[in-house]
Amino acid sequence: MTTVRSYSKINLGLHIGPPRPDGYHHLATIYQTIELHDLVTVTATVSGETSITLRCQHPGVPCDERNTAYKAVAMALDALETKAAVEIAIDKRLPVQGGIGAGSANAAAAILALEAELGRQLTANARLALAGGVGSDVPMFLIGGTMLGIERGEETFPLPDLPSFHIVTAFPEVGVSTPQAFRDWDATLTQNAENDRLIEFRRRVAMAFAGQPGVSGKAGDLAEEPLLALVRTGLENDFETVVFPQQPSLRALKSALEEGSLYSALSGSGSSLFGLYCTEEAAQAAQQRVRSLGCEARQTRTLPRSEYWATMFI
Ligand SMILES: C[C@@](CO)(OP(=O)(O)O)[C@H](O)COP(=O)(O)OP(=O)(O)OC[C@H]1O[C@@H](n2ccc(N)nc2=O)[C@H](O)[C@@H]1O
Ligand SMILES: Nc1ncnc2c1ncn2[C@@H]1O[C@H](COP(=O)(O)OP(=O)(O)O)[C@@H](O)[C@H]1O
Repeated sequence: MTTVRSYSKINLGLHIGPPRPDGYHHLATIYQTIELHDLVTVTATVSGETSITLRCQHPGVPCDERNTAYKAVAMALDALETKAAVEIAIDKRLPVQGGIGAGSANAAAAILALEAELGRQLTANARLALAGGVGSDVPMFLIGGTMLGIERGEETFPLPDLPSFHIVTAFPEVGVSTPQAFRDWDATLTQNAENDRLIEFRRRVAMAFAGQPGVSGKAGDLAEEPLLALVRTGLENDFETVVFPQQPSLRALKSALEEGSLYSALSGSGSSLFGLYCTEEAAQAAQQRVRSLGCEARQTRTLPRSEYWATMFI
């Protein structure tokens, strides 16, 4: 039996580009892993026939082949050319359709736990390719820390880790369907310049993380924190444009998170929102403000890559 902490993520800026011929959208985002997690437990025994069973206590999570962890395990067994009896148990602590990638993280955790159970590993290339086949934000959970995501989000590159910040996440009861949010974005747009925005965002990320002057247009900010550099030049999540008008209460939650924060935003396509804070006091105050609006709020922190891997297996 192998149990893995299936950590979640936030998006620090997200730009949506034009639709691709396969129906997905080009995008550019910074992913950041955070400490909040589900637990994924896998038991696997090599067998003459493959059987996969999955248990999860959350009513919104399918327990069949539609489950991301189920899919990932089935695909990994194929890639390993192995048949096995596999039991997966997901202890769901995070919201479903929350924009913090919990379902995607479950898939990555299941692959890693299956490998540990079988004592065999896919090549890094095969593992990343397989993860991208399960979902666009599954591969980032095989890297962890601060990352750039491009193409449809599945091409993920590690960035130098941001320092660990205090975070408050707001979990509204409403869920947001990711495909619907992309369709809504398409419906509101004249898209001529959209690819240019992705390219510009990628360049700003490169400059900010290289610590180069010119990000803010001012000389002398070589040592500036990458996050501050990005915030100063505008760090936006395009999904806010379509999700906030449909769910106006989310705007008030963002305002509640904003005070005293370095940055606050919707995560992914929502409905979760988050704020980043330099001090625990500022985070505590924000948590209280969100709770006073009747919304669940949790205090947590960003998880750098080394800690992500060091604390994953229980
Ligand atoms: C857009 C993000 C940002 O982090 O949203 P969240 O899920 O976190 O909210 C993710 O990349 C989502 O990743 P994931 O949840 O794995 O999405 P997938 O299963 O690959 O795709 C679900 C559906 O979303 C749409 N989709 C997804 C990614 C993309 N770049 N373009 C799209 O158009 C497609 O309609 C696709 O069928
Ligand atoms: N292991 C899983 N955990 C959560 N949701 C899952 C899982 N497998 C499949 N799903 C389905 O995926 C959808 C959203 O997944 P989730 O990762 O929670 O959202 P988001 O990508 O917005 O963070 C839900 O509609 C749910 O039915």
